[in-house]
Amino acid sequence: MLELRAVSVRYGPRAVVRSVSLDLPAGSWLAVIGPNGAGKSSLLKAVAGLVAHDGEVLVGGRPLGGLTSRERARAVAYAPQTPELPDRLTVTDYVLLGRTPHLPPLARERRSDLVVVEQVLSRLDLSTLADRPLRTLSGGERQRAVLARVLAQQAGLLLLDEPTTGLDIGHAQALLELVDRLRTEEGATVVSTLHDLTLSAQYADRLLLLDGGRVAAAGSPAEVLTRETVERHYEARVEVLHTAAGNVVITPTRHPATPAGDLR
Ligand SMILES: Nc1ncnc2c1ncn2[C@@H]1O[C@H](COP(=O)(O)OP(=O)(O)OP(=O)(O)O)[C@@H](O)[C@H]1O
Repeated sequence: MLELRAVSVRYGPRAVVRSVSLDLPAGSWLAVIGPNGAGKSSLLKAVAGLVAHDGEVLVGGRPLGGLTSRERARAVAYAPQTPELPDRLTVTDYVLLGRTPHLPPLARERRSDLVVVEQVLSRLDLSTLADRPLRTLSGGERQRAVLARVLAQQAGLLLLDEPTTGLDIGHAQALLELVDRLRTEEGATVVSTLHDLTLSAQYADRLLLLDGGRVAAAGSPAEVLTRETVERHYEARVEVLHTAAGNVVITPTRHPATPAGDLR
């Protein structure tokens, strides 16, 4: 579904993504992880066609560079980490923008487009906010509106840059469950960046760990999220726990542990 061949991104003389290659089957979920500044967002932007890159990006076997912007928007939907929103639009009108690649040029939205938007708003718990201008939303509500626009686009490949930033644990979970449903029921392929390693392990079936723009590790969550790998690349102290339900939990640890009540 998504193939990267030696993709590199540079800003001026500085390479921030260095020769990343991968092959992602349709219906899988890849979480790109790594410390701050590792190149995660830049890699997503390269796949979205938003920054110049070396190497090749193929979606469904077709080089992305060879698609028209309309074809590209039907194939790939991208949610940036810090989107700039047209603040005066209502939530519904903003999410309707996601339908643009499906409309004939200059045509107005059809009943079917409104139905898609209503469904997405309902799934993201945004129906009661449908008529509100974007500028009146809270941070978490804005984040969900951005996701709603991306989902309304109904592209086969979803690129989500830190989709749970600013969301409380319940809304984060609901959003990731929804994305996962799109993946399992409709065959969408997902590439997301996620700082929360525990959530990455729960939702993604593959992880790509970037450090200094290079692939430091790749594979299943259990293969990548070892204590040694996380500690080395994040310069952190962690413990990797395995719950009875089979979840991997990455938790920070303190050494030496400071006893509670001994904080003088
Ligand atoms: N437009 C730009 N011009 C110059 N340098 C940039 C630009 N965008 C990003 N960078 C630099 O490229 C490097 C990688 O940035 P990127 O945003 O891809 O990292 P990231 O892994 O997503 O980081 P974070 O976890 O902090 O969001 C950083 O050092 C950043 O300062």
